[in-house]
Amino acid sequence: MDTARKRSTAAPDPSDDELVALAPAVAPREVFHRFWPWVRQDRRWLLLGTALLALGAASEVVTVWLFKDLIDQVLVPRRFAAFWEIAGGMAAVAALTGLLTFLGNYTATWIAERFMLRLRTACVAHLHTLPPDTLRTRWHGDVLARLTSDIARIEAFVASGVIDVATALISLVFFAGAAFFLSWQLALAVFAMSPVFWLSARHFGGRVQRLSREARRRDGRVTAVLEESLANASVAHAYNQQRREVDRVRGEGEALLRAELATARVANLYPALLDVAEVLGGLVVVGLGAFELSRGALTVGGLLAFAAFLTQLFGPIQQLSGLATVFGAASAGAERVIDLTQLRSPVHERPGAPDLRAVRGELSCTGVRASYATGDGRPVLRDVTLRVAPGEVLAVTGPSGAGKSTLAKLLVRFMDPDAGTVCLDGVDLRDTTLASIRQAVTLLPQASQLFSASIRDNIAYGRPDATDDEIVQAARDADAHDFISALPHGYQSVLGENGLQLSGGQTRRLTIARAFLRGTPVLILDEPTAGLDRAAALRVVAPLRRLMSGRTTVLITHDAGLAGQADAVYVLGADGAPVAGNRQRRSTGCPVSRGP
Ligand SMILES: Nc1ncnc2c1ncn2[C@@H]1O[C@H](COP(=O)(O)OP(=O)(O)OP(=O)(O)O)[C@@H](O)[C@H]1O
Repeated sequence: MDTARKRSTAAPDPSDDELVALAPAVAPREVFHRFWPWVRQDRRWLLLGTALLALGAASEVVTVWLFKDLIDQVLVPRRFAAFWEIAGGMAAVAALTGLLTFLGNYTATWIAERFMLRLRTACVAHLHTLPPDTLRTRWHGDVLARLTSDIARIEAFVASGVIDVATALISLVFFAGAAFFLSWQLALAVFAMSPVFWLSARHFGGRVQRLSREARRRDGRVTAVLEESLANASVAHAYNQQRREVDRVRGEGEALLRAELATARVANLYPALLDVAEVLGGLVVVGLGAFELSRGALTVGGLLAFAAFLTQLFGPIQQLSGLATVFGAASAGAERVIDLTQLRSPVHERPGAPDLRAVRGELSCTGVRASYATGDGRPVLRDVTLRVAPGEVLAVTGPSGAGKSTLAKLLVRFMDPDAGTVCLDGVDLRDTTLASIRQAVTLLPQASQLFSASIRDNIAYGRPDATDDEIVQAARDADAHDFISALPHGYQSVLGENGLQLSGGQTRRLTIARAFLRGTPVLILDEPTAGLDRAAALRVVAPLRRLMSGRTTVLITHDAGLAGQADAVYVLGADGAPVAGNRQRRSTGCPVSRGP
């Protein structure tokens, strides 16, 4: 079955507005709770980063204090003699502040990057526990957006966010303490305004969260459409639809632009209002400060230092209230990452299940019925009973949609039957480990999948420890050695590099070499000649015959010539049931008990 058709059954139609759905809302506290474990192991570094930045803030207080002395002891009395000492002190403290801030910011970046690395790796590890059909329930492009930009937004919340909050709070204490020390009356007047900041931060934070959810969803749609558009570029060219593809990407981009601008309007309005508040606060200080000056309660330097502390105070206040918008965006991103981590495999390994040992390769299905949870609920396969003796080749044929690829998925346990059993050497696949099934069975899927790596590494993918001689032998067995040797860099040629592309037939022979190298006793070949022209298909027949020789093989094919090479043929009807006339292949379930 081709990938595009599979997508249409598993994922929504691209024109559907639900192309990338909104993930369910998650409260910020829940987000923090869920993602803190990835920060926890760096909590000492978190403390260090916060301490460095807090010390940087403390030394800024000292700088302002020295600035006050400069005014009161040098400028106002016009006494130049005191200049050098104070100026020297200010320069030294400025250098120290710079060093502390640099180290603090570097530590914060280090923690942030490690967090993203760990979380992304954990997500990818989880995604790799899912069978391909489950992965296909989300658009690849959207998954990429979740693994990159959404994870970055979570980071800004749970890792950098923690340092920012702690540093801002500590700085607030330092600057506010210094302001109170200079003039508590003036400080009280200014701090009376703080509830206004708090309430408006809450108001703006909530709105930003709502808008960010939409922006995150739109971001996912752009990446999904981009990925699909580039992956299907050849269809677009062949059907002269390049313009439509560009319009599609632009359309999604414009929707993202609108969503981002709506978020930015609210997110940036708040700091703008804060700037106005800052000026108003400054005017209050000057007004009240002039009064304090007139009654001798404050010096000119003291007043200017107070104003400077106030300016410094606005930094952490802006940072703290800006965090409301960071929280909003992070919470929207977190919802989408949590959604990924909640995808569950329909296939479960029984705890304590033993490995398969010394597999002979007897495959059997007994009374198998299978359906897809994502489908219409009707069975795709019914009453499938078959047996393939060790070393035997069974061809499975039937019309398109009969369930042949579904049978292949059952045989490698990408899914389980709703009824009946699938056994290898008499052991129900549900009673052994997934790793040992995959160790014994090689699936050659319909679409040949190669990596952007050297030809050598592509062949050795299933056995990275293989020697060069073994790799060359596998390529020879697959009739691939000659074309590989003719490439300028031979086995070291990197696919995709300098535009290196292989033909469909060459690609197929490379994947056959990969299967040769694995040398498993059981093979599932899903349409191994599909998509090849007659000449290319003929070229893979001989290597395929060599590959199947002595191995239990289920050969799914529409190719009558290829099916003719099998020891037996099993025909599925359009309704997913075996057609009458199949030679009776008796199977009696899974006689080897591996139950608990
Ligand atoms: N992941 C899925 N979710 C829902 N339905 C699916 C899924 N995969 C396949 N189907 C449906 O199951 C049925 C059998 O599909 P399957 O791919 O097994 O057929 P096939 O015989 O291999 O077809 P072809 O010869 O065209 O490759 C089809 O109706 C298909 O739409």
